[in-house]
Amino acid sequence: MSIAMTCGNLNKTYGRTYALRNLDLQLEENVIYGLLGRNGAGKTTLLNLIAGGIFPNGGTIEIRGKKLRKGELPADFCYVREKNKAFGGARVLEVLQFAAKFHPNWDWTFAQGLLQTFRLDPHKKMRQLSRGMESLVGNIIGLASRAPLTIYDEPVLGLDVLMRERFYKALVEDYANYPRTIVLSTHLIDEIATVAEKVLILEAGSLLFHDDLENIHKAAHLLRGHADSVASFTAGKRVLYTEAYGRGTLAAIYEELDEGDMEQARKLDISTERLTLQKFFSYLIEGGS
Ligand SMILES: Nc1ncnc2c1ncn2[C@@H]1O[C@H](COP(=O)(O)OP(=O)(O)OP(=O)(O)O)[C@@H](O)[C@H]1O
Repeated sequence: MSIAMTCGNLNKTYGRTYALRNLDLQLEENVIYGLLGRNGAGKTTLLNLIAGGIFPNGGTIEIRGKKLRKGELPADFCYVREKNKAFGGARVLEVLQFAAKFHPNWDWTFAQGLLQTFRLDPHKKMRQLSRGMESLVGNIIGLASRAPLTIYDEPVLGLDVLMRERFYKALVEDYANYPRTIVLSTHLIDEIATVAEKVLILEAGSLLFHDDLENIHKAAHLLRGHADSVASFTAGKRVLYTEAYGRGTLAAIYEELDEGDMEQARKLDISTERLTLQKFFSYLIEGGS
C-alpha cells in the first residue's frame, strides 16, 4: 500500500474555535475517498490546509512522503473548490486554458468531451453561469487535470440529478483508466456510496471514522427487538446508537453478522437490516461513537 498523503496531529483554530483538532489521517494512492461530516465539522478547513491555502497551528502534512513547508503548494495536485469567485470576467474556455497550464497530465480531448457532456458553452463568461454550471467548470478541471491527488469540495453543489449522474459516471470511468487518489467532500451521502471506495467521517474537527465502504455494507446493521433481547444480542458488539421505543429497543451496530449471529437474532425475535451509508452516518454521529 503506497501512501498519497499523511496528516500528523494537525490542528487549526480560528480564534477560540477548533476547526481541526489533533487530526491524524493517511490517504492511500489510487483510492476514491468520500469525505463526510456535518456542517462545520472541518471538511473545508482540512482541504484548504492540504491545498496550502491556509496554515495549520500545528502538525504536519506530507504528500507522497514529502513534508509540505509553510506556504508550499503540493506538486501535481488539483483542488476543486466549492466556490471560485476569482474568474468572474473570464470565459469558461479561458479558465480551462489557465488550469491546463498547471497540470502536466491535462487531457484537452477529455475536457472538450466533458464540455459537451455537461452542456457548457465554453464562450460564456464565468459570471454568467448558474451555480450548478460553475460547479461543472470546476469538475471539468478536476477530471481533465488527472492529477495524482485530486480533491473536490462539494463538487455536486447546485447540480441537477442528471448532471450529478453524468459527473459520477465520468469520474468513475476515467478513474478506471487513470487511477489516482480522489477525495470528494459531500453532503449527498448515499450518492457517494456508489462512487467512493473508502469513507472518512469528520466530527468536530476530528476523524471519527475511516473504513472501506465494503466493510460498512457488511457491518452496519439496524436491529429491532425486545429491550432485553437486544441487550443480550449486542453484548460485546460495537453499538453505535440505541433508542428505546415502548418495550423495545432499536440498535445500530457495526459488526459483521455470521450465520450463528443471524440464527441467534431469529431465536430472540430481533429483526436485522443493513444500513444505507446515510443512515449509518446519522446513527454514528447521533451516537457519538
Ligand atoms: N475563516 C474562518 N473564520 C472563522 N471560523 C471559521 C473560518 N472557516 C471555518 N471556520 C469554523 O471552523 C469550523 C469548521 O468549518 P469548515 O468550513 O471547515 O466546516 P465544513 O465541514 O466544511 O462545513 P460545511 O459542511 O458546512 O461546509 C466551523 O466551526 C467554522 O465556523
